[in-house]
Amino acid sequence: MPAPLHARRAAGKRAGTMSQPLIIAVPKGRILAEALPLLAAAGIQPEAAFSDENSRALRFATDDPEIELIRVRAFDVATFVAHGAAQLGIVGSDVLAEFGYSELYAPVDLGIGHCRISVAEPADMAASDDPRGWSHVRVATKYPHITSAYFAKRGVQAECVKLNGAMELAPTLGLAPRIVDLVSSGRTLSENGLVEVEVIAHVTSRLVVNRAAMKTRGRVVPLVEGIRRAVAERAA
Ligand SMILES: Nc1ncnc2c1ncn2[C@@H]1O[C@H](COP(=O)(O)OP(=O)(O)OP(=O)(O)O)[C@@H](O)[C@H]1O
Ligand SMILES: O=P(O)(O)OC[C@H]1O[C@H](OP(=O)(O)OP(=O)(O)O)[C@H](O)[C@@H]1O
Repeated sequence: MPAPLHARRAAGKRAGTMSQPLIIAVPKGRILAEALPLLAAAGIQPEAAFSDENSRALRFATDDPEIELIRVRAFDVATFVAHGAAQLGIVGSDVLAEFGYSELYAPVDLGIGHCRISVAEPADMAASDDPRGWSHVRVATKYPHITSAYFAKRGVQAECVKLNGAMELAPTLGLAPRIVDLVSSGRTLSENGLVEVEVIAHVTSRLVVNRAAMKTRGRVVPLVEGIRRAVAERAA
């Protein structure tokens, strides 16, 4: 088994043989399984430890000595790349819209992680509710910025209760009568007695790049083009 990456990097640094790698931030959750074949098609194959469920490492070598992967929470991918801690990343357009980082450039729609961000409420409430009559709403959500901006555009004041998951519990427990959350099959909503009343935006995952790194790191543009080609070839 090879030595852990941090030990190899330290040895390379001492010997003066290791340059600064390009770092790609990938999300831990559901997008990962769809993203890995795209990275592989673009020639980026992580070391075995990346798929080892027992590994607690967060930073991994790939078969390209100049490229490493870090595995972080979906919401943190945007932050790592925007601050230049990673040069590229894979992230949902929901996260991009929530943060609105100007340092991020999103050149490729990867066509994975399809879902939508929607307003939902209890089915019995929806039966007699008219969204056109709303002037103030209280909403439980992981997306307070998207929610406030969406309602502000319609002249509706949104009071957001920030949660990090299980938004669907909020209406029945009296935390907020409505939620804004991601919907894909609709199963989570229906199993919790909720219905989708408005779609705010459709979501897919994007390749994101730190704007400064795009100009200063020579490998970034060819990498972006390699991933763009992998997406086009998969679609063909
Ligand atoms: N049901 C879904 N169907 C398709 N894509 C989804 C779905 N839910 C989330 N996504 C996409 O996957 C991204 C990551 O979601 P995921 O549920 O894996 O992480 P999370 O639970 O939000 O993250 P964490 O566990 O780090 O808080 C979202 O930002 C969105 O772009
Ligand atoms: O319409 P569906 O296909 O049921 O998918 C929607 C669910 O998927 C996401 O949650 P996730 O499973 O990622 O769990 P989370 O609450 O930890 O984010 C989202 O927050 C919904 O709860």
